[in-house]
Amino acid sequence: MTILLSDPRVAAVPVRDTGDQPVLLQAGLSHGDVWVRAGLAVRLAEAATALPDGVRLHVVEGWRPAAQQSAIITRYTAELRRRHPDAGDAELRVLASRFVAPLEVAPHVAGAAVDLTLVTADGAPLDLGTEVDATPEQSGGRCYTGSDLVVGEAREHRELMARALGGAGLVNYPTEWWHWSFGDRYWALVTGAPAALYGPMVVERAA
Ligand SMILES: C[C@@H](N)C(=O)N[C@H](C)C(=O)O
Repeated sequence: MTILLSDPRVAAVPVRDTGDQPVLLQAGLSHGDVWVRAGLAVRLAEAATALPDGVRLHVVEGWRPAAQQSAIITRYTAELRRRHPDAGDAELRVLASRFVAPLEVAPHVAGAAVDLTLVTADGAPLDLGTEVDATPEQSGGRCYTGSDLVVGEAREHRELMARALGGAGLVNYPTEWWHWSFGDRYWALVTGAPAALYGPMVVERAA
């Protein structure tokens, strides 16, 4: 059964931050500045080597400031409130967590998660079944990693991605095929680690 990020078991995982520093991902993995914890960067580099020739990882987003996480929560929760006018706050929090993590457990805010897809050697996107960041509503549920509606090449690409990233020690969030993490509370719960390795972090950006 899918464990959502709003599940109290996620917040109950202790954090023993290793102090692992934020690093910029190497240019071959992303465009623009993408910050992640060093331990995640190493594992992404390892996953990249497990892909066949002509297929590359393309990281769209890594570390995210807390204010940005809050803004996404506010925006998506407002949309859900319009769609489900009778839902209470607790129900909306659970529904929202299919697409965005509650702030207190947010893996991106810890520099412990990436949103990523697969591209060809030339950078052309491969079919993964939906756009990165398609909500459950926008995608008709196809954003769920295991969706039965995603077949053929898109299914094969999701499986390829899972072998490479899972083999390097990352875990997927099952409601978003593009979201993979290492060292956060969700990762610890799913892998059985006694504690998360990474709590929230701040990146001092160069001017
Ligand atoms: C908003 C979406 N791109 C995302 O990052 N979702 C995950 C679950 C998160 O908020 O950590």
